[in-house]
Amino acid sequence: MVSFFRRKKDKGAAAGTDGETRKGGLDIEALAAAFPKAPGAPESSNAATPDAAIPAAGTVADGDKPAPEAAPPIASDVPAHPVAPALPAQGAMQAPALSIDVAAPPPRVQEKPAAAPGKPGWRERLRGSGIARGLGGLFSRNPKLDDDLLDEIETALITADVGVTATTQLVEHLRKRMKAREFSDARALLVALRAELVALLQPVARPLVIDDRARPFVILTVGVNGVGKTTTIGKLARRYKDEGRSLMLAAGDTFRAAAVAQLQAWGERNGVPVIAQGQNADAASVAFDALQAAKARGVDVLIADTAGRLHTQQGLMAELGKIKRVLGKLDPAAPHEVLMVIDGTTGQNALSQLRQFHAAAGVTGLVVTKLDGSAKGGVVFALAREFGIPIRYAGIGERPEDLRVFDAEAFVDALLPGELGSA
Ligand SMILES: Nc1nc2c(ncn2[C@@H]2O[C@H](COP(=O)(O)OP(=O)(O)OP(=O)(O)O)[C@@H](O)[C@H]2O)c(=O)[nH]1
Repeated sequence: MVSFFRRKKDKGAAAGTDGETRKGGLDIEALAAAFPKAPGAPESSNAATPDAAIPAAGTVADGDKPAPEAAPPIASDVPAHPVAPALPAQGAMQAPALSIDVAAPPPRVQEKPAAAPGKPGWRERLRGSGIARGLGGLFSRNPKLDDDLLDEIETALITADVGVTATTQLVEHLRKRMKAREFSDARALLVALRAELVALLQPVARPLVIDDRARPFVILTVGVNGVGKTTTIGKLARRYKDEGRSLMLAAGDTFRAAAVAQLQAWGERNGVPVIAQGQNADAASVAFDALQAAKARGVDVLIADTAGRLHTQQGLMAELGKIKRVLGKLDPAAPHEVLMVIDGTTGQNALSQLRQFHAAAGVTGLVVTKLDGSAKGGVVFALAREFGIPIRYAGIGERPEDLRVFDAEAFVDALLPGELGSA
């Protein structure tokens, strides 16, 4: 980092290369036509399931579970920005009548489709990202292998939200190797950069494994407002349905009326039952009802939505603990996955969001959305390095099939110039 600023001052020249990069947004529909839909994903590793960390704000007192695994050590230099308006406090209000949309879930199918490589389309969707533009422009100029090139890489990575510490470590490591004459040219350095970026992400590229012994396997989705939780639930439901699993959804975002309607509409279109109690119902009560109904029906997967909330709103964050404890009363292992949805365009603030949600709800997996379009892309590296929490899926568009199992190599290759030949 020191070197970065020093060299910037010395040179007085801007290192950004946007002027030479590909321009314009993506025509999603054209891309959709050009690339095949990803079917089911490989599922090879286990999801940890830490429990809630903080006392509930609500009235459910028993059923508390052991303390969660401690959050990994994390840096504290991230400013917290308000992301959304406050929600009203939810008390122990009388739950409205339970409604269940849609007829019985589809029958369980034994044969599941082949796992998806998840690679087609990554590059096309991610080419507008900050890293792709920064590094793409840089290497398209056939740069010389020298300190200036490393400085420009450093600029591109920091600008793309990779984070100062991660970027500095990475670049200084490359610099050492360059001085040791490990690289014959700039392309060799690019190959090394790719390897380093993949190595950063590989440990967190752990797909979500649906444990068939859990019936249902309960996924609780959490996150701040507008990050794409409800959309992601629709995408996940489509994916699991395509895999032959029976599903139920819990409309736990009882704050935003449109969220319940959004989920119900999705359920109707796809023949997936949705448990809802309407706006302002107690979210924990919706989750409880849904789990009861899902157990009674022998459903494979229950996905519970929750209202978006600011990570700085302690009362609302505590409500997540309450939802977890209520679920735990019906199944001590539930929720089996606390899936936090993070908006990839959020930048470094995503780190403080995850820190708070992890403390409140024991996040076990991440979905990073909106990596298509204007996302800088780098926050994925920052999240991986700071927390080590598995990144289950990447949202690379708004269509149901635009949720990919997170693949470290596909992601990095999509960000780097295509001439590497590995994309
Ligand atoms: N481009 C793009 N847009 C996305 C993606 N995922 C979600 N969106 C869009 O993001 C917007 C917000 O999505 P929602 O699913 O309503 O977000 P939410 O987190 O449920 O919102 P709250 O209920 O307010 O907390 C919608 O316009 C979605 O279409 C993605 O991967 N890429």
